[in-house]
Amino acid sequence: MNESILHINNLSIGYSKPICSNIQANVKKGELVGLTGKNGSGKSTLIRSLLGLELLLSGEIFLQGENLKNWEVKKRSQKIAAVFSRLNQVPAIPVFDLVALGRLPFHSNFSKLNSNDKDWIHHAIELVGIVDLKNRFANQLSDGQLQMVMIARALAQDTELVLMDEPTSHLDIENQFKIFELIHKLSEETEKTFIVASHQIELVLQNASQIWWLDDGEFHAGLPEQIAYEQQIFEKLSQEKIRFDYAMGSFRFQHLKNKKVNLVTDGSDLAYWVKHALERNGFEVSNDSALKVIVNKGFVYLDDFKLKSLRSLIEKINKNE
Ligand SMILES: Nc1ncnc2c1ncn2[C@@H]1O[C@H](COP(=O)(O)OP(=O)(O)OP(=O)(O)O)[C@@H](O)[C@H]1O
Repeated sequence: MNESILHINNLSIGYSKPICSNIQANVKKGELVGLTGKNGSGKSTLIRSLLGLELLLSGEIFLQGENLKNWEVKKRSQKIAAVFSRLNQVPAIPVFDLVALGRLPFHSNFSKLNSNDKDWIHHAIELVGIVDLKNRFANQLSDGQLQMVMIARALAQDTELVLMDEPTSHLDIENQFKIFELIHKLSEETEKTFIVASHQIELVLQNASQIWWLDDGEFHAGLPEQIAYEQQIFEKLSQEKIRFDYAMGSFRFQHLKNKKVNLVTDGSDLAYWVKHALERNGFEVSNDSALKVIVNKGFVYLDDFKLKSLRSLIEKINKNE
């Protein structure tokens, strides 16, 4: 994974005025780049600029050492595939045919799908795990199912570079993880390079080899942990009432906590949910409270009183407090 595939030199992107300038980046073959930033920071504009769909305000983009501005549309589509989150109307064609559109850049005539094309289409359908959808009509799929089909179409295109703009936005948690796992695996095993714009910051940080963070017109690139730490990503994404909890590893609402309780936990799943219920009801979990809740072997106690349910815990503890 040492060969450079993409080089961006002093790029400025935007419309009548720049949204982000001084973009300087280098991507090696087989990397998974996570592109993230707040709403309106310019992620889609950058993806569209890389695809040649927006004029560059200044700077250059080199793919495999060649300046993209010299490439015709056909060559671009043989080298770069894209998946977008905005699902427009799709035609009433079978899923297989929609995935087959990924092979179009390699043919002047769509009827000439050869066995290599068909292999790629089947392979992409299997990789994404949508074999059961292959004979369904694309216009009759759910948004999530259609999103998986569009990812398969991009993989069928078999390009060196795949750009994805919020590819998991319509997917349930299982499929969100599945897609990130898949692109992570493909980037490692096939040396395809992925640039994935996403708001799913934890998934991005866990899977990307490099982060591009767009922040208030500035571009930062680097190792996920380094960018998260140095650019204080979680602090910048936090707000007054929503903060990142480093112990929990997720963003949490900051409910007003004006009461304290001492929670003695056994570290079980139940203990997690008891803490959740207490915090949601305005309790701060603290050792210096005389009010003691104990979780032990699947049961919850208020001091030595065994409770029937979490509801009875909340009712009783509110009375005791
Ligand atoms: N065609 C356009 N013409 C003019 N301005 C545009 C155009 N498309 C987007 N913008 C503006 O450019 C800025 C960046 O938009 P962009 O869609 O790239 O952000 P984003 O980071 O992808 O946002 P989100 O996370 O909400 O999808 C926004 O202020 C947006 O209003």
